[in-house]
Amino acid sequence: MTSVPTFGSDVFGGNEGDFEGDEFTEVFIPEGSEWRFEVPFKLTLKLIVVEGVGEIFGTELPNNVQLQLSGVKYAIYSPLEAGCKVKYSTVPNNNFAASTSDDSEVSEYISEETPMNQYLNLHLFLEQKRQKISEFNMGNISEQKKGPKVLIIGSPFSGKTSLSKILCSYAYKMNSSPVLVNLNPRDGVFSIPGSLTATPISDSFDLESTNGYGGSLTSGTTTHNPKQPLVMNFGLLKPEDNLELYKYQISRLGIAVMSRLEEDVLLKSSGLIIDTPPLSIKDVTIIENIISDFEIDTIAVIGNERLLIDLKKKFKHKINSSSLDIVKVAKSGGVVELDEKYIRDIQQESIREYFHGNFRNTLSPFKTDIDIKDYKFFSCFEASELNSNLAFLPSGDSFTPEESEASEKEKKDRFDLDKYYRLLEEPNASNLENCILAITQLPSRNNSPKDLLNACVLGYAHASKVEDTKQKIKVLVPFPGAFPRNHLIVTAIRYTE
Ligand SMILES: Nc1ncnc2c1ncn2[C@@H]1O[C@H](COP(=O)(O)OP(=O)(O)OP(=O)(O)O)[C@@H](O)[C@H]1O
Repeated sequence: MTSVPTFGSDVFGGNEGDFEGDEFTEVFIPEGSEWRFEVPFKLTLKLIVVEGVGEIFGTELPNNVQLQLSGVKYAIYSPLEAGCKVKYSTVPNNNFAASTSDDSEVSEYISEETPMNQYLNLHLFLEQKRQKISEFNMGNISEQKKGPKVLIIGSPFSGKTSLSKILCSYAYKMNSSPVLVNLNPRDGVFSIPGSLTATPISDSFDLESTNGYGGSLTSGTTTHNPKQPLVMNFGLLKPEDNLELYKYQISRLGIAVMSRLEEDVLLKSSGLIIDTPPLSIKDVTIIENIISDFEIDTIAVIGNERLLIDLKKKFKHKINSSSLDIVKVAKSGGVVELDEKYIRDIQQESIREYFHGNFRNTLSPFKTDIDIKDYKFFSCFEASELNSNLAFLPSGDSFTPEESEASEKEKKDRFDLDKYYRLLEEPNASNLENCILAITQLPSRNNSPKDLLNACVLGYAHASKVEDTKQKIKVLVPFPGAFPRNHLIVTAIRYTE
């Protein structure tokens, strides 16, 4: 059997494109329909496309190669006249480490109603722009243009992430390489939750991995081309947890992405696809910031007429000057409203994958002890803390910590930093254990708090055990080597092994 090297198959051994005697069910998906299915974490769905073409959020599935999916809510779309035949079976998932109280079964149905044609049209509209710009760029070395920079906006659970995957996958199929920007800190895209990332898409997505994206360079050698995302640490799960920090990190990411485009003509001609957290017209300042930071020229609004009209009014001047297109696309009836438990399980699984890999690619993370006294720990400041802190302050008082020895400049810097990060005065088990720590590239000897805001993140570590008596922390990192003596940011993301 020949196989596409990116999925299942011979290279992994024991994963031939058949079920070796297991009971299986066959499904035929007619042209233009999609088979929607949900698999709980406690089960693994083994799936094979037997005949025809099937794609999951734009990623085409190879024929006769087994895929193993767990904890997913997917749809296989059948684009061609011949339809698509799949067969599947389920087995218990022994790799699932999170809570096992989940007692649901696989649910599935076929739907004839899908907006995939509209999504394809949007892709063709963008691809046409890319082709024109690419031709222009080839003939004009000195003055090159950027491809379409698309912002996807919509209500909660409208299918923004799915559309961004579809647009990236279709672009990749046409040999473009757009940069996928994720501004929803709840999802870890080629990184862990709490981060904002930008990743050039140079391969198909790995549908078997948690979240359905795939690994980054920290995952070592993978069957999919490992991605190198630009990562900004936000450290919190919702933009409103600290809007100032969120906007600050978005604009830093914008600068980094724009200069990355300048270095690579393929990326530059391919442009950007930006996935966002749920935004409404009340969030217009965030939308304006994103538009200016990423030079957005196309907004795709998913299934929200009101938002579409409000945005068209707000950005009338840009539409009139032809610097912005706002298009509406339909929401798919297949989009699932996720519950909090599922979201938490996905987050825990993606963190586990960051450190330990998955069934295809097991990693050996590295455990080491660090001395608390050698580090400064800063926690991400949550807006709710500001409200409760202010309630206890006499009016006119500042919430800057008193430090008589600090110079005026340091005080000013600290004041600026306080809106974003706060120094943990007493790092101990109660405020560190089970936290995800962002390892900055800023050495511990650096005393300019402002530098912390602009520091890059080298990677993430997990504080798995804190011993207050010995003043030591057991940390887990994805790669071996000396733990850098740099400032550490304590994110609000928790993980238990
Ligand atoms: N056509 C479909 N069939 C089955 N499941 C789908 C379909 N489209 C999306 N889903 C699933 O529905 C869930 C929500 O979709 P998605 O994440 O794309 O929405 P979103 O608008 O980005 O959500 P959020 O507002 O939380 O960011 C996901 O688990 C996704 O895989």
